[in-house]
Amino acid sequence: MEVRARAPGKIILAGEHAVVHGSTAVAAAIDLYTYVSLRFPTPEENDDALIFHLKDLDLEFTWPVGKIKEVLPDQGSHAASSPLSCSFEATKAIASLVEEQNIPEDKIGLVAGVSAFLWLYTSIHGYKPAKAVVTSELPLGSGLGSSAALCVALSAALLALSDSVKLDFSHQGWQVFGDSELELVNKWAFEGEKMIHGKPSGIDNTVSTYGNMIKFRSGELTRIRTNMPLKMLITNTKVGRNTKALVAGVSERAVRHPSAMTSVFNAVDSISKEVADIIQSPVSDDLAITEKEEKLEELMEMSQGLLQCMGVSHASIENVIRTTLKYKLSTKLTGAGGGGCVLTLLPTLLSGTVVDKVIADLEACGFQCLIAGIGGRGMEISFSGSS
Ligand SMILES: Nc1ncnc2c1ncn2[C@@H]1O[C@H](COP(=O)(O)OP(=O)(O)O)[C@@H](O)[C@H]1O
Ligand SMILES: C[C@@](O)(CCOP(=O)(O)O)CC(=O)O
Ligand SMILES: [Mg+2]
Repeated sequence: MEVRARAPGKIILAGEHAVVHGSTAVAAAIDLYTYVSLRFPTPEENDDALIFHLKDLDLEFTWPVGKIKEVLPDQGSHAASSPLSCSFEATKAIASLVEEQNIPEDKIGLVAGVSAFLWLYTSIHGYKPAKAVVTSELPLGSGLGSSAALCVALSAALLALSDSVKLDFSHQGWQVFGDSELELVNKWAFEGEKMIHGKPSGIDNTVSTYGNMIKFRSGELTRIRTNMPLKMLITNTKVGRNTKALVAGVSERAVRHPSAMTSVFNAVDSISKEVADIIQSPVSDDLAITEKEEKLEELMEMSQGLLQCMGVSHASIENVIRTTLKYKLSTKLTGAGGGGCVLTLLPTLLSGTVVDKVIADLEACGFQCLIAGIGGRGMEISFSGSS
């Protein structure tokens, strides 16, 4: 029996970073996914290893289960139904297991993802041999939530083959978990995100688990229902960055300037609430849509200004802003910033010719553009093969 799980990436329309400090944020799932296949060896295969295969990167990591047991002796008896944080000792033990894999220096960012895998796997399945294969349509470390998509897809696949979840194995195609299972996936994924981000807000794993568009504050989500067509151009500056370091940088700034940063976070909170209200209110005609788009554009500009106050913009992001402004289009960074991806609102009445020109200008700067579907499906699983 093999299970396949998929979980989407996301864009943050308003509130990144401030959401870590208790402000409201608005995020939407996008139709780009990370896939995880999980299979236990049959008795005939007589395999006693845990294998983590990153197919797109052509990297495979293998640990004999005996070695994992020796280094992480307390992982055999945990209940999959109660998500647990990785202790200091376990973090050190996992670091030693990852270190022995000699991950190449130019792919050192993967250490965090591999560590999250080891924690989630051993917490849910102990020392059982297995093979997990990962593929992704998302650029890694670019602000589109690849870390959360990985943690959600991993948690979903692991739980699907555990005793904690009851599923219909005969169902053909993708199926959705029930509410309590989704909640469990989301909680485990949050534990994985903690290993990658240090101090995540939980917005990325939540929107990846549940899909759609959400308003999120202090761990609470509210689903946003909308009939407003919302089209965003996503530009990847291709400047690499690391969410953990950027989140830590904002927290350090908040320690240095507590009063000023509290005002910044409060302003972001107001902007996110307004963004959610605009998107949710019903639209009647083109005029109403244009008015809403103009308001959203202004709020995106204000968001970007506040993200700059937090110290997470970048010369490449400013370059995209300048380029799109030539066409009177508004742009803000999305995710942790410092490079990565930015969003440009494409108004409904904007002609296709202009969109093509903007994209050509941006691509001439070496950036990569894409238009993804927004507000779609959350995490899903499918089964194949016989047990
Ligand atoms: N498909 C994947 N395979 C392995 N690791 C991954 C994968 N997707 C994400 N990661 C991990 O997450 C990290 C990127 O997360 P992060 O810096 O939060 O950026 P983002 O979530 O915006 O892509 C990678 O460096 C890696 O450790
Ligand atoms: C900066 C932050 O708000 C979003 C990070 O998103 P990403 O990892 O850059 O895709 C952090 C968080 O909310 O956990
Ligand atoms: Mg991330």
